[in-house]
Amino acid sequence: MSAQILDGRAVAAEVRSQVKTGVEQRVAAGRRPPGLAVVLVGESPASQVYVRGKRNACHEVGFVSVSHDLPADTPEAEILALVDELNADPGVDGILVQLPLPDHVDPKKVIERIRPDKDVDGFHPYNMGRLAVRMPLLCPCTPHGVMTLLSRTGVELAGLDAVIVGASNIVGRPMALELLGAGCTVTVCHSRTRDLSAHIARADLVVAAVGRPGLIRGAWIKPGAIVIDVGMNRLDNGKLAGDVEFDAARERAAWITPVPGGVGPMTIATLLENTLYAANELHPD
Ligand SMILES: NC(=O)C1=CN([C@@H]2O[C@H](COP(=O)(O)OP(=O)(O)OC[C@H]3O[C@@H](n4cnc5c(N)ncnc54)[C@H](OP(=O)(O)O)[C@@H]3O)[C@@H](O)[C@H]2O)C=CC1
Ligand SMILES: Nc1nc(=O)c2c([nH]1)NC[C@@H]1CN(c3ccc(C(=O)N[C@@H](CCC(=O)O)C(=O)O)cc3)C=[N+]21
Ligand SMILES: [Mg+2]
Repeated sequence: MSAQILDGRAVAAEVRSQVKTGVEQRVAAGRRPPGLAVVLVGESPASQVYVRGKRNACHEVGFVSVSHDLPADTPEAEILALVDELNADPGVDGILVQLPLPDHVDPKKVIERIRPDKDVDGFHPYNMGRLAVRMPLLCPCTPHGVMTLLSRTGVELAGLDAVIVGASNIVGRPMALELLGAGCTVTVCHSRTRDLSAHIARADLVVAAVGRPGLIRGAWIKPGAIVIDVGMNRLDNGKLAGDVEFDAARERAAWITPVPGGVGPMTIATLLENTLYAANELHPD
């Protein structure tokens, strides 16, 4: 029996339509539409695709989208000064600085400069700390978007053995905290994990977030498992692939996300949710 597809495009469209309604309610009540500032440093084509997607989504839901495209050699001090300006701008509810930044810029410094109540990426140590101590405020978009997708399976998460592959600050680590919060027993695998296949073989839920096409073999997947593929890899033939061997995994999983069309759209939809939440709950003007 082959897996049911977790259709990220469809769920993301539902989320965007909810956000759009929320914006319409705000405007009908005489309040300004939420503002999202997107800062892009350099000309990386991948970042330009994601940033264009974010800007289009803002337009679709009625946000004011403020763009700042800076040349790759922009000094770190100038980027920090721009963040200070956006922090102080009452029309800006969310600030997103597209990663990765050029090598001469310290991302930790830039992220920490963003006002936590405008940190709609949820990367700021304050927001990560709030998630860690079960007082979530603004949560990282990709892991939180995965939680929204998981809710569509109808599967009770509490008690599941969840195995996350990848331990980055923006996906793996906050993903572990989200799944712990949902009552899963969580294992986090990384580059030094021994016998990855043994961990995967006992997982009721697999979240792959490494950036290595074909890393997760389909044959490893436990029959009936849920497979979430966060991986986003551009193959030599120009096609996008995840970290999971999709066709083989699909034969064994009960649910699986496709790449593209799975987690990616959910990341953007969740960014919009975070921005509306910041406008409504954190910026009372
Ligand atoms: N769909 C979406 O919205 C998003 C997709 N992505 C995609 O997710 C993937 C991961 O990105 P990101 O979270 O930034 O990860 P990073 O590239 O920052 O880190 C990769 C992680 O994978 C671990 N790792 C590397 N090799 C192995 C291995 N052989 N076995 C197990 N773990 C391994 C690393 O371990 P260690 O910590 O020991 O180095 C590290 O924790 C990428 O493909 C990225 O494009 C990312 C963000 C959003
Ligand atoms: N400050 C910051 N915040 C981020 O959230 C952030 C970031 N920097 N840097 C890069 C990663 C990556 N990321 C993606 C978002 C959407 C898709 C997405 O929509 N992908 C589509 C395909 C898009 C395409 O066709 O290339 C899909 O999976 O269906 C992918 C990847 C957000 N990131
Ligand atoms: Mg990373």
